[in-house]
Amino acid sequence: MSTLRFQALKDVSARKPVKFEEAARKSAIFGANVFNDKAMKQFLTSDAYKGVKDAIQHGTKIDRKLADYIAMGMKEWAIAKGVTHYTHWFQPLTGTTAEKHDAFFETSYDGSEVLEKFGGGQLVQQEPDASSFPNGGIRNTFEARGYTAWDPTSPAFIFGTTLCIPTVFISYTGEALDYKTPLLRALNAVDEAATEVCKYFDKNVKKVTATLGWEQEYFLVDTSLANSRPDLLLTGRTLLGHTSAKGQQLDDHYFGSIPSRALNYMRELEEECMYLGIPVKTRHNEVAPNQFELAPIFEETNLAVDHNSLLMDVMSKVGERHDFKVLFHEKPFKGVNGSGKHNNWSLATDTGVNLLSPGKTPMSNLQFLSFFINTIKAVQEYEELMRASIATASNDHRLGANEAPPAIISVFIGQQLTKVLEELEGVTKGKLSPEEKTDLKLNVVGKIPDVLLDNTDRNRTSPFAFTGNKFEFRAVGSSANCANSMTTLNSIVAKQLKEFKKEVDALIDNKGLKKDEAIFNVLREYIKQTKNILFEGDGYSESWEKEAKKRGLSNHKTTPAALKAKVSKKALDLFQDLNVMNHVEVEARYEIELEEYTKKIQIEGRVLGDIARNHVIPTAIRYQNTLIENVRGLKEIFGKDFEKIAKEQIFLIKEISSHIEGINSNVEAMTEARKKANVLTDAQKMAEAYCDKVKPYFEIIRSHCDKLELLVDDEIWTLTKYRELLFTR
Ligand SMILES: NC(=O)CC[C@H](N)C(=O)O
Repeated sequence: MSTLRFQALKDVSARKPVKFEEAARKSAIFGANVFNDKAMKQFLTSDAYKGVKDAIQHGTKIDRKLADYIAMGMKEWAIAKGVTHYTHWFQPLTGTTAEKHDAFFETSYDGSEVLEKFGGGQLVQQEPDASSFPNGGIRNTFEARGYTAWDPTSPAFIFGTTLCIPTVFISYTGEALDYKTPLLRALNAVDEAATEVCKYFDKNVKKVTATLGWEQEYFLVDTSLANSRPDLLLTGRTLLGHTSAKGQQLDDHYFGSIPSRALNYMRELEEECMYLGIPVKTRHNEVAPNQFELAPIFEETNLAVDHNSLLMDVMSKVGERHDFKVLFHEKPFKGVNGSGKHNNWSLATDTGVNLLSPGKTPMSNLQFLSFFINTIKAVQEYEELMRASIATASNDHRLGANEAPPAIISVFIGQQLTKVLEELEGVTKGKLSPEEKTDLKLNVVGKIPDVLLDNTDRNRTSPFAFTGNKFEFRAVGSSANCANSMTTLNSIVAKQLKEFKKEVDALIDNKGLKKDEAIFNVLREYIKQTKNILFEGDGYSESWEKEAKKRGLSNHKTTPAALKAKVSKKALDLFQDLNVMNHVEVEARYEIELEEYTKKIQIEGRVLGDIARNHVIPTAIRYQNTLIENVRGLKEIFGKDFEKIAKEQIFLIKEISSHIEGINSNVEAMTEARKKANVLTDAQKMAEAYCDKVKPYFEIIRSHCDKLELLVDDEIWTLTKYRELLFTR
C-alpha cells in the first residue's frame, strides 16, 4: 500500500473542526491591532498626530524630530500590546510581502544598560540587506543599495508580536524596487486628472480617491493531503491527476452550506482580519469543490492592496492552525473552475460622490457619463497593456474557461447603458439647440438612474464589466498582487482624463461652446471611437475570437506574448509622462516578469518529469508485474488455452508498456527542449522557448500518467487522487 497517500487519508478522516471562540461584536475589535486614528490620538502628542495626518492628507514631509515623537508613541502602543519586534513591511517585485524583524530590545554602548528602543530613524527609513530580491538589473548587488521608507498613508499594524510598518522599497538611485511605489504614483496621477475633470461639475472637489474592493477566491486542501502531492507543494497546482467522476457538474457546492472545518477556518481568519482592520464582509463556497471566496468592503486602493497582500499571508497562517493548505494558484485543478481576484474599481470625490454611480440630477449624470465613457476609452486605448497587467504563468491556465474571462480584453456595459450611448452618439456636432438640450436632459441623461435599477445583466465571461456603480476587472488572477493591475488601470484612466480635459477646454476656448455642449461633443466622438471594445456576448465563443480579430483587438493567450505590450513605446511613454515609472523601472518589471514566467515553467517541467518517472512509472511497473504473474499462473493452469483467458490482462500489460514508453520518451524530449531554452540569453526568447517548446510536453506527459491512474490498482497508486483532494474536508 502506498503509505503517504493512505496515511494522509487516515489523518483527514480523524480530523475534527478546530474549535474557535469568536467575538460577537466585530466592531469592538475592528482595527484593535492597527495604529489608526484612535490609537494615534491616544499615544501621540498633538503635534505628532497633526504631522501624520498632514502627511496622509497632503503628502507633507515629516521632519526627523517629529518622527522621533511618532516612533515613541508607536512603540508605547505596540509594547502595551505585547509586541517585542518591529519590521518594515514591503512588497518587493516577487509580488509577495517581505519582512525582517528587529527587536526593540537594545543594550547601551558599554552593555551596562538594557532598554526597548525605537526612534524616528528606524521608523522612517531602513536599509534591509534585501539584495536578493529581483530587480531587473536596476541595482547591482555590489553597488546601488535599496532602502525602505515609511508610507504613512497605510497605517502600521501588529501581526503576532511584531509591529509592521508599511513601506516603499526604493534603490538609492531613486528607482522603485517594489509594486507599491508606482501604485502610489498612479493614484496620485488619477487624483490630479480626475479632480480637474470634476471641477466642470463641482468646484468644491479637491481630491479624488481610487477605490478598490477585491474578491479573493481560493481552495482549501487538507495539509496532509497537500503534503502527499509534490506538485501541489512545489508549484501550487496539480500537474497530473485524472479528473474526478464528480466535479462541479451538479453546482452543489456553489453557495452551499459551508463545510464545518472550512467554516471554522473562515471564522478565525475573519477575526484576525478584524483585529488588523481588514473590513472583511462576505464568505461563501465558490463553484468548484473545496473552492471558497472572501470579500471585504471596498477601501482606498493603496490600503486595499496592502490589505490583500496581508490577507494572503494571514490566510496561510490561519490555515496551518486548521490543517489546511490554502491554494492561491489560478488553476490548481484541471477541469474545474479556477480562482480569480476580481478587482472592483471606482473613483470617489472628497465630497462623497462615487463618480461611477449615476446621480440624481442631469448634471451629476453627465459627470457619471464622463467618467464612465472615459474609462471605456482608456481601456480601449490600452487593452493590450491591461492584458499585460494580469499576465502570469498561472493565470494563463485560467483565462478562457470556467467562468474566467478570455485573453481578449473587452468591456461589458449591459443593454441599458448601450442604449444610452447609442442615443448620445446622435448628439449634434457643435452648438446644441435649446430643444436638443432639454431632450438630452430629460430623456437621456436624466433617465439613467431608473435605467440602472433594473439593469440586472451580468456577464461572467467579461474581463472588464460595469456593474452598476463600479467596473469589475475580472481578469485579475487569484495569486496576483493587485498593485500591478491597479497601477495600470489608474494610469490609463489618468492619462485619458487629461486628454478629455484638454479636448473639452479646446472646444470651450476655441469654438465658443458652452461647457456641457463641449462635454457632449467630446463624449460623442469617444462613443464612436470605442465601439470595438464593447462586447456583450459570450467571451468563450469561437465567433468572438474571429470578431475580436476583425475589430483589431489583441488576443494574447500566453504571458510571453502578452508582456511585450509593457515595453511598447506607447506604454513606456504613458508611465513616463505620468511620472508613474521611468523607462528603466518599466523595463525592469518586464524583465522580472519574463524571468518569473520562465522559472515557473522550468520548475513545473522538472517536477512533472520527476513525478512521472519516480512515482508513476515505478507504480505502473509494480502493477504490470502483478499482471504478468497472473498471466504466468493462468498459463500454468490452463496451458495453451491461457491466451484466451488472459486476454484482458495481456492487453493491460501492453497498454501499460505503451504509456510508460510515452512518458519516458516525452520526458526525455522535454528535458532536451529545456536544455536548449536554458542557453538562450534574451529573457523574451527564453520565456517564449519555455512557453512554445517546453510547456507543450506537459499535457502529453500528463495524459499518459492520467491514463495509467485509471488502469493501475488503486491500492498501490501513490499520488493522492483528485476526488480525495477535492472532496475530503
Ligand atoms: N462565480 C464566479 O464569479 C466565478 C469566477 C471564477 N472563479 C474566476 O476565475 O474568475
